[in-house]
Parts: sequence; C-alpha cells; structure tokens
Amino acid sequence: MKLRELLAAIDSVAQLPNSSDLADAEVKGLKTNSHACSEGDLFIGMPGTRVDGGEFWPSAIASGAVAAIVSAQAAEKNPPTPEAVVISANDMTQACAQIAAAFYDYPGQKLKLVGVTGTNGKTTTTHLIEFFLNKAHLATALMGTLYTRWPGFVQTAIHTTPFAVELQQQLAAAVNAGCEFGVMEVSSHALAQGRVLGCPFEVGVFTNLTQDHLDYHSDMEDYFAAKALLFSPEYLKGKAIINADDSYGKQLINRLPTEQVWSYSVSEPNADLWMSDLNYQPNGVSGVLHTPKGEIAFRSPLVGQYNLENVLAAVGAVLHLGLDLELIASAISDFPGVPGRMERVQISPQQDISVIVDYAHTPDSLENLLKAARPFIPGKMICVFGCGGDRDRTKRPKMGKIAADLADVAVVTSDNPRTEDPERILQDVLAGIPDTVQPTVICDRATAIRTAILQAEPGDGVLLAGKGHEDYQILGTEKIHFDDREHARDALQARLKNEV
Ligand SMILES: CC(=O)N[C@H]1[C@@H](OP(=O)(O)OP(=O)(O)OC[C@H]2O[C@@H](n3ccc(=O)[nH]c3=O)[C@H](O)[C@@H]2O)O[C@H](CO)[C@@H](O)[C@@H]1O[C@H](C)C(=O)N[C@@H](C)C(=O)N[C@H](CCC(=O)O)C(=O)O
Ligand SMILES: Nc1ncnc2c1ncn2[C@@H]1O[C@H](COP(=O)(O)OP(=O)(O)OP(=O)(O)O)[C@@H](O)[C@H]1O
Ligand SMILES: N[C@H](CCC[C@H](N)C(=O)O)C(=O)O
Repeated sequence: MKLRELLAAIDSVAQLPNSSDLADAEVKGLKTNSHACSEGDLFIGMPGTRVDGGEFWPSAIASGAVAAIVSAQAAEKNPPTPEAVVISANDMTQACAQIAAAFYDYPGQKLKLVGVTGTNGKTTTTHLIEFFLNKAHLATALMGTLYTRWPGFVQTAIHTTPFAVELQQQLAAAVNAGCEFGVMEVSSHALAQGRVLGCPFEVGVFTNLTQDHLDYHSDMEDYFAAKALLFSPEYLKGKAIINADDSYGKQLINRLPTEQVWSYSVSEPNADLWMSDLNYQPNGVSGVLHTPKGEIAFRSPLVGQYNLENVLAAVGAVLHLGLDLELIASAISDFPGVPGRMERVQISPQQDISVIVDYAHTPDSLENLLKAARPFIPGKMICVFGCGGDRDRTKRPKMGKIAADLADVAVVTSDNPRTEDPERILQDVLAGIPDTVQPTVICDRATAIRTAILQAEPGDGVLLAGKGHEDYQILGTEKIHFDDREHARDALQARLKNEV
C-alpha cells in the first residue's frame, strides 16, 4: 500500500511530507516499536507512559522505515531532516488506529463484532459467546486474555486486548480464514488507549465494575469512564447488554436509549433477561431462562451466581445476533468451562480433598470465588492467594480481609511480584487481615501450594487463587515457567504417597 493512501486515512495529519516521490513509497508493514522496524515499514511513534516513541524516529528510519508518523511534540523535540519522511499527527492514538484499519482494509467492518468489557467475567462471557456461535456453525474469532483463536488457529495472548496494529492484523487474518464473527474482551486500558478505535461493535456487553487497575486509572470514576466508552456511538452500533445487578451497570442503562439496551439480572423480573426456579448443585445450576425471545429451562455446568450473570450476558449477545433460543439452551449445558476458572485438579478417584484453581485476582472475584465454593466443601476451606506486583496496591489489604473473613485458613503467598519486593507485597496483604486471624505466610508460591495440599485434611478444599490459566510467574523482569495446576498435581501425588 502506498504511503499516500495511508495518509489519506488519517483525520489529523498536521504536516505532510514535502516530496511527492516519498509519498508514493510502498509501505510493507506497520511498527510501533522503533527497534522492530525493517525495510519498507512505516514507523508509528506512540506516546507512552515512559517515553514518546516518536522521538525514536531516527533509529526507525536508519533501520529501513520508509517514513515515521510522530506527535507534534516528538517532531519538535527531534526535528526532521530533509532526507527523512517524518509526518506529524495531532492525535497519535487516532492516527495509529486509522492507519492500522486502512492498512488491513478495514477488517472490523467485515465481521460482526461483539465487545465484552467489565472488571470480571470478560473471559468467561466471551468463551460462552464463542461456544454458542460455534454450536450454530458460525465461524468465530475469539480475542482475549488467554488467546486469539479461530477454527484452525490459536496464538497465546500477551494483552487482554491487542494494540491497534496487532488487532487489525489479527482481525484481517480472521476474515481471511472465513470468520463471520469476532468476539473480543475489551479492557479499560484498551479503551483509554484507543486500541479498538475503528471497530464497529454490533454488541457491547458490560459485566460489572469493581475495584482493579487503580494504578492506571486515577479513581473508580475514571475507570468507569474508560469502560463506558465502549457504549458510545463511536464504538457501539448495535445492542448494549448490561448487568442491571451492578451499580455502574445501572448508571450505564440510564444513559443509553431504552431501545438500545437489554438489561440482565439473575433474579429481577424487570430485566430483559433473567432467571427463575434456580437450583444450585455442586456440579452446576438449573432453572428457567427468561429472555425477550421467550423462556426456556436450562442447566449450566458452571457453579456460582456470578457465572449465571456471565451466562445471561452471553445469551443476550447471541440472541441479538439471531441465534435460536433452543439451540442456546442446549449449548449452555455442554459448555466445557474456561481454563483456570474454577478448574478442578483431580489426579485420582481416591483423592480425599478438592483442589480448585481460579483466576480471582480482585477483591470482588475473590469474594465471589470463596462464596461460590463454600457450599461444596464439607471440611475446611483453605485459600492460597497473593497479589500481583506493579499493579493496584490498594486492592491488597482488601483481598487480605476477604480471605481472612471467608476462608477457614488463609495462606498468603506471591502472585506475580514483577519488579516489587515480594515480602513488601505480603505486608500490604497482611495489613488487611484482622489480628484475630492467624494466616499462614509463605512467600514462595510452590511451597505455599505444596504445604496447603499436604496439610489439608480429608474433606477440605484448597483454592488456589489469582493465576488461573497462567503458566508463568514474573519475578523481577524475568518470566519463569510456573503453573498452579502442575504444582497442585505434584503435591497431590506426594499426598497420595503419604510424603508429608
Ligand atoms: C499501561 C500500558 O498499557 N502500557 C503499555 C504501553 O507502555 P508504555 O506506555 O509504558 O510505553 P513506553 O515505554 O512509554 O513506550 C511508548 C512507545 O514508544 C515505543 N518505543 C519505546 C522505546 C524505544 O526505544 N522505541 C520505541 O519505539 C514503544 O514501543 C511504545 O509504543 O505500551 C507498551 C508497548 O506498546 C505496552 O507493552 C504496555 O503494556 C504493558 C506491558 C502492560 O502491562 N499493560 C497492561 C497493564 C495492560 O494493558 N493490561 C490490559 C488488561 C487489563 C485487564 O483488564 O485485566 C490489557 O489489555 O492487557
Ligand atoms: N461475572 C463475574 N462477576 C464477578 N466475578 C467473576 C465473574 N466472572 C468470573 N468471575 C471471577 O473473576 C475471575 C476472572 O474471571 P474472567 O477471567 O472471566 O474475568 P476477566 O474479566 O476476563 O478478568 P481479567 O480482565 O483479569 O482477564 C474468575 O476466576 C472468577 O473468580
Ligand atoms: N490482566 C491483569 C491480570 C492480573 C493477573 C494476576 N495474576 C497478576 O499478575 O496480578 C493484569 O495484568 O493486571
């Protein structure tokens, strides 16, 4: 694609190259990291939290980039030379998204897109929607925390929502692979950073808003404002499916035109989607599903009330996309679950304790997990958990208090310490634990898991919270292989052999 054609896609170009020959240059790829540039690339220098990437345009050009698009500030700080094509844009976030969409020929317009946002439940809800669409034989791309995948393709994800260039490239690949639908987790970071600009969503889902990411967002209102962007006309073209049991969800419902919204609630008959006759069992829940397209009995293998919210959200999304209610109800009962969400670790029928791995890493999700698991654990509930480093510090004491209040034994350990001192993180968690409770504190996560499993008594339940599907641990800037499920299995083997 010619540089000239790409530039035509940007609304906010402040300064065009003076040489028309250069504007005719062929762009072979897009890069937002100067170090990744090679012959024929267009370098898009993004302002970040640490540096303005645009300042690195000389190294991008030296590596073969045909041109660089940078902010006016970066161009001022590192002025262009006559030999280099350096274009400045007024709004780099918008420019990046517009260039990416144009370069990949607007793949977002060729798919029916579903965006799911909220603090918790995005991964579970997107997996349910993908599962329902696949049951209806509709080729679907899924993008989120775990992976980007579609029939015949899977790639582990780095971010919950990819950055604009990678996102548009993946959407284009999904279109080429024959996908009709794209189901995407949309993080608040992605919305704040304009990663999904240029994606016209046919459905937007809001699951809930509770505390997280207050290292990035200044307060809950700022966090909510980012999430709410998905429901603005710039992004949402079709239906909003919103949790009416959530206070922020209620606010959002009130802001939108009534005909654009389907609200959902586990128990409120005024909602567009709701449930009655609920019967909670250790292996799932059954009941009657009420929807704008009729009502039907269902059985879900997912435990916990919060998973009923995820089911309602997913049902609303696919009903709007035209799926048949009977097909949906039958698909709910077949849903295999999501890796690392309430995942049981079972190594033999003789296993005398239950072990569950879950991704709860916020106060709300930890509380939900502990409440959902309690009825099914006849003995003591032992919760092994920690908090991630370089992330919201204020959630740590809250999670400490929740574990102390709701579990019988709280084992405080490391999550991903990242560049923070792991012992300091433990202190932050312990600050929330009342003096009347004696937690077990073991900084090394592998030892904490082993200790909890070996010391458990028959009938006890060990919940390993926070890392779910993750198969790594980030210590400092190093990423090592670490999987809670593997450590749990090893400890269970040792327990079977009586290696206490
Ligand atoms: C807060 C945040 O989103 N940060 C992202 C951001 O980092 P940054 O702003 O610090 O970047 P920076 O270092 O200032 O650099 C700015 C730009 O200059 C470029 N650069 C920099 C140096 C250089 O020599 N040359 C050069 O080109 C960089 O490639 C970058 O594009 O841009 C980086 C590169 O594009 C991202 O890797 C980084 O994500 C970090 C790793 C991250 O952890 N993000 C998390 C918090 C995140 O996005 N999480 C949400 C999920 C949250 C949830 O719902 O749970 C997600 O969607 O995954
Ligand atoms: N609807 C929900 N409401 C509250 N908690 C939930 C909900 N769904 C799942 N959870 C809890 O939150 C954890 C994370 O769930 P899930 O991965 O579906 O959310 P997510 O929004 O994708 O999270 P993240 O943004 O961190 O990737 C689960 O392991 C479970 O403990
Ligand atoms: N998307 C979240 C995941 C957190 C998972 C938890 N294990 C941690 O490392 O804090 C984040 O990056 O904040």
